[in-house]
Amino acid sequence: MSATPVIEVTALRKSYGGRAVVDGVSFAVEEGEIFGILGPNGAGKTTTVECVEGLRVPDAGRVRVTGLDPVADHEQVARVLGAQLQESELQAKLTVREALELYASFYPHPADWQPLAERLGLTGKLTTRFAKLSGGQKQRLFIALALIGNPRVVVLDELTTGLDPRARRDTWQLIEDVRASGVAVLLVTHFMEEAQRLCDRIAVIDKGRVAALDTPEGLIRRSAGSTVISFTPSAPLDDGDLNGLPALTSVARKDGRITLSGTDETVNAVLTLLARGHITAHQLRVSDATLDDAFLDLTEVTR
Ligand SMILES: Nc1ncnc2c1ncn2[C@@H]1O[C@H](COP(=O)(O)OP(=O)(O)OP(=O)(O)O)[C@@H](O)[C@H]1O
Repeated sequence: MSATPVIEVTALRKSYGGRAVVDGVSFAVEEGEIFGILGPNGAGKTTTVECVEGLRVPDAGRVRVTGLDPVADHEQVARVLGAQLQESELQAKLTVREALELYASFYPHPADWQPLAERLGLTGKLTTRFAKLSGGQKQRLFIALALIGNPRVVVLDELTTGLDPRARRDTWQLIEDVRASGVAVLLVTHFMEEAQRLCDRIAVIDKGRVAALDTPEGLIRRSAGSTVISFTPSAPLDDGDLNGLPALTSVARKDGRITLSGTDETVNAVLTLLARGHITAHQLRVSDATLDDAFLDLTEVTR
């Protein structure tokens, strides 16, 4: 990791009509990492990344992209930061080849678009008009256009929304390839599985503030329990015994079934408890907590 982060956001604030939608957000994206921004609808994610892209002017705080101010140094920032286009920004009649050539012409030192198109599986689509591309092909073209200026960092906002599971997985692979080529990625997403699989670190944003910033594993460890065990006991189990289990974070009973969350220590202790009482655990299931559990813990679900 380099000493200077590729993106540095410090105490960022932005209000609309007197309402703070970004309220003191700070984070840094290091060279070569995939950094995720995760949060419920309206949390302020897009506003934050638009400030990074220089599309919005912050009310307060500091944003730097490779040490440059995205508003004051907009042109220089545009050369190091690749942003994903919105669908409406590309003309329906433009072919893939024309789009690649046009966007390459915007940069002083663009990437060679042919190998880029090949890497993104677009070679067979060069003469196809934008409007005729599938959702997955459009997304691949957007990634190509974001990379065409040879950026040091790309910002991808909800890139896989609307894609089928296979196209989504293909896109994940592409994003991993982008990182492997040394480009940092700032990824805004709603998908927990996507964030868990791709991101090196994640900032969970809720109501304009950073609720947590950690690796996916770190976020999961912070959530209610990192392991969940559920079973239907062959004989009644005492509440007192269950509540005394080590590292227990929650107990739920439903239709004779017991679900406990805690750590591996909790699991071992409950198995010992069952063995000691000669109780059989029917349909025993042990699973790791996921980023979903952590997300629900970290953000307010009622809004
Ligand atoms: N130009 C604007 N004028 C007024 N309010 C705005 C403007 N842009 C965004 N907002 C409001 O600011 C809040 C944050 O919006 P933002 O798009 O940053 O959230 P988000 O986390 O990206 O949400 P989503 O996941 O739904 O895309 C929302 O309540 C939104 O309605």
